Amino acid sequence: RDHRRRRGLPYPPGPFCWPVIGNLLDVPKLSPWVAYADMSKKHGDIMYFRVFGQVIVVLCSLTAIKELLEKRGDLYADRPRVPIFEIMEMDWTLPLLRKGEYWRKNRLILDRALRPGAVASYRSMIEEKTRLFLGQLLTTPKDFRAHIDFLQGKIIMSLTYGYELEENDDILVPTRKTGEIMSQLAVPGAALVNHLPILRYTPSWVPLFKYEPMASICRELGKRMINEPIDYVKNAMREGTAVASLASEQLEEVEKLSGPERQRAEKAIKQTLGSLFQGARCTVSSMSSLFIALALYPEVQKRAQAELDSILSRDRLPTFEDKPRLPYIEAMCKELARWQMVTPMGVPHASTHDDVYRGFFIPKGSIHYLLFVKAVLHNPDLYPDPETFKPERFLNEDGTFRDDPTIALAFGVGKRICPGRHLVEATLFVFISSVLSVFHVTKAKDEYGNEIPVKINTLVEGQITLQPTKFECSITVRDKMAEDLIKANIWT
Ligand code: HEM
Repeated sequence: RDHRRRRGLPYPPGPFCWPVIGNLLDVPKLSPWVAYADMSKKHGDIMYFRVFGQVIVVLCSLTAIKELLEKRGDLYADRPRVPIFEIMEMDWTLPLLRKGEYWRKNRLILDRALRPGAVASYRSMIEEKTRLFLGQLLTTPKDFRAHIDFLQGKIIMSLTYGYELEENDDILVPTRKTGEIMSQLAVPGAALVNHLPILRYTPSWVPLFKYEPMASICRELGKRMINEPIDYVKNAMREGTAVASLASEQLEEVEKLSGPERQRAEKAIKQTLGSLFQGARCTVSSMSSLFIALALYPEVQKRAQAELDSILSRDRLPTFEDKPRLPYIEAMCKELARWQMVTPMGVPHASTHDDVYRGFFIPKGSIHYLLFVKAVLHNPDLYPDPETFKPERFLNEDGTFRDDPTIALAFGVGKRICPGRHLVEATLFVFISSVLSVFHVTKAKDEYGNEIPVKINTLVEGQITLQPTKFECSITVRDKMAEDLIKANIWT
């Protein structure tokens, strides 16, 4: 039957498939992108795997990714069914939503809210929160990772709910906990029920496949994660204290509806906006990687600071408006996205129909991984010396900024491309230029005065999105002038 469906066409090449388990043992849980990149040297840029009944197609070249996921975008805009998330009742989050009317409508809300024009109106808020971050860095530089986390939380909560996040705020506890559990379970092979959905019906006395206790915790957290911030906005609207936000804007529209239509619309808003925080966590990863780059590449830091000083004359902090005159900083933003990818395998897409590509049969429902980091953004033909952080790649000979559309792949591709990418562009530009205009970053030293090495690629393993693991660096204010500038600019 399978042969008839394929009309005799072969599947893409891949390693030998064992009966029943297929390639279960070929797909490692840890750093799967490294293993896939190795295998692609033998099998080519489009590879086929089968784990139990599930087909996985791994795309390793820019051409294959563009031709399938972009040119035939509609066919590949679905997400794979992930039974563990259905059990946890977390399959409503936007990045996981299956293609369909519900996803389309919710996606439209975000595309409008995060389009370049709308992001322009958030710039002063981003600058304000970033200046607060500079103040925190001045007081407790060793806690820079916690400060980054707080900064990102403040930006997203302000933009989404008009909520002023405080340090150690409980409102984000459910979101953070569900995020941690979900990212660990999303990787191929992490939860067997994802490959054998029948296991979800395993009786509770079978210890190995007991998913229910964890699922019930997640169900509870998931409800709190979407309800608590919206309840805050509704209360503030009732009391007339609401600050304009995506939530208040959307809720005002909902108030014009009634009955089940109103309930449906409100649920969609809660779920769509509730999805934003976890998506936005990727920015934390890029911000943290900046400090690795600065500690490892002092010459980059020097050149960036010279550019900033020549424009700002050291008597003010940068704003987004300075971007056209800071090409090296803009190039650093691009290089950061390329050098330390946040999602080395992209976020998996799924196909809604059978397809044929280069004479290979790709069955409906197959899952598609996009191997960016090793295959495209670290391809030495495209980016010579790819492991080195070199912003100059994105400069023309005359020092002007040279855009490279390929870098947009760091945000995915086709219909599911990251809706937050314009916000990231604004946030990272303000972040990098602000940090460098007043701070100096070097390797940390141990008690004997020896430099502590900073290792790159030491990323938390086994997750779809990566965060750099714990690392130390020394962050010092450049001089008294910089210190005064920070203190004078903390908006309270
Ligand atoms: C450095 C920062 C970020 C990176 C690298 C990143 C990367 C990505 C990638 C690779 C995808 C999957 C695209 C695909 O399926 O082809 C994605 C989806 C998504 N991102 Fe981001 N992202 C970042 C920041 C953000 C921010 C700031 C937000 C929200 C404010 C956000 C919200 C989302 C959402 C909601 C989706 C799901 C879209 C859908 O499935 O239709 N992301 N992101």
